[in-house]
Amino acid sequence: MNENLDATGESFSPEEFDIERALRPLSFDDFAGQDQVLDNLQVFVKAANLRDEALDHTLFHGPPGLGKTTLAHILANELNAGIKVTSGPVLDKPGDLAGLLTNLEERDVLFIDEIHRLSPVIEEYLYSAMEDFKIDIMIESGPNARSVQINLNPFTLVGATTRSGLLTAPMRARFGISSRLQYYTTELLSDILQRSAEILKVPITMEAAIEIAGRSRGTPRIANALLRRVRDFAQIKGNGKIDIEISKYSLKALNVDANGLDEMDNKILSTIIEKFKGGPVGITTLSTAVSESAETIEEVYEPFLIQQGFIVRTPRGREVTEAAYRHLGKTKHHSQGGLF
Ligand SMILES: Nc1ncnc2c1ncn2[C@@H]1O[C@H](COP(=O)(O)OP(=O)(O)OP(=O)(O)O)[C@@H](O)[C@H]1O
Ligand SMILES: [Mg+2]
Repeated sequence: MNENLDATGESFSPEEFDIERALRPLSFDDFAGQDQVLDNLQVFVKAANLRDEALDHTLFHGPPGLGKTTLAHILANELNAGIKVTSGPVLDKPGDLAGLLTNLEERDVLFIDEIHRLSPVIEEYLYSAMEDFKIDIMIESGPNARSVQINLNPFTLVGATTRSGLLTAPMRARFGISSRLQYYTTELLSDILQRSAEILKVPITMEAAIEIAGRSRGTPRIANALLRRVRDFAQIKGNGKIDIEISKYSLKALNVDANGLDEMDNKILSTIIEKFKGGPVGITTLSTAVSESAETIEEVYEPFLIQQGFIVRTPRGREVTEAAYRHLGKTKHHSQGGLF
């Protein structure tokens, strides 16, 4: 599972994992932002509760750290149901999946993280479970082996993926609800930071919250991770309070980019500028140049760079904007046509 990883893929220590848990919203009311997604989910959950039915299968997709896992847990809480958690790469034997499925109580949530990484065999097996709440299992072995059909309790499959483009069409079609999570605004992230600071019992000024929020790549997980680090600086180098001075000092010490861009974001921008004269460059060519898969660039990095106005998509490929040159402190060399 990737729950104890931060956005850059670094592992958390056990203490930090506990903090991560404490900061995770547990109900719709604690969850900031994603208004449209949340408004709809609240209606669907209320209706399912009223009819005492399982919620329709739900898919969350979008970049890392925006709240997919959090929402899966919130759904189970709001449905007053249990939750079983697994992930695509972990589920490799049909027997394991059958065990999980047959242990689900009525209206429980089965959360499958990284659902785009299910093996085809498992995926096939899930189809009938999702559609008819039935599975076939093999009993006995050798000459007596035969398959019997088992009825499952009605349940809700909640899938999460950062790579919705890799989901197969039949899988996608089996989700009645599908929500894409968006990057958070600085205002929302600063609200989230203030809530987190309260839980961590560290005083924070509004100005400091906004400063940290603005450098968090639109991502609550990064905001919370930065808050923990700034809290350390405040305790050791400051007076324990998080104000604007200690925030700026810490963010500088942490080498956090002024716009919250991470290493790969910057690599993508500088590669387009240096190797492709600012673009346009096709996604496959770019992918080779930065050694990252085209899907990951399209689904994880590019949406933020576009939202922040550093990249535009044109019919001929990706182009960086003036803002990208400014951000990297480079100047644009205009092509010198008309010399001959
Ligand atoms: N809307 C929100 N309000 C407050 N905190 C949030 C919100 N969304 C996410 N968080 C915080 O950010 C952390 C990361 O969220 P979460 O683990 O749900 O992301 P994810 O989308 O599942 O990421 P990944 O794709 O890497 O699995 C959570 O532990 C939670 O503390
Ligand atoms: Mg997750």
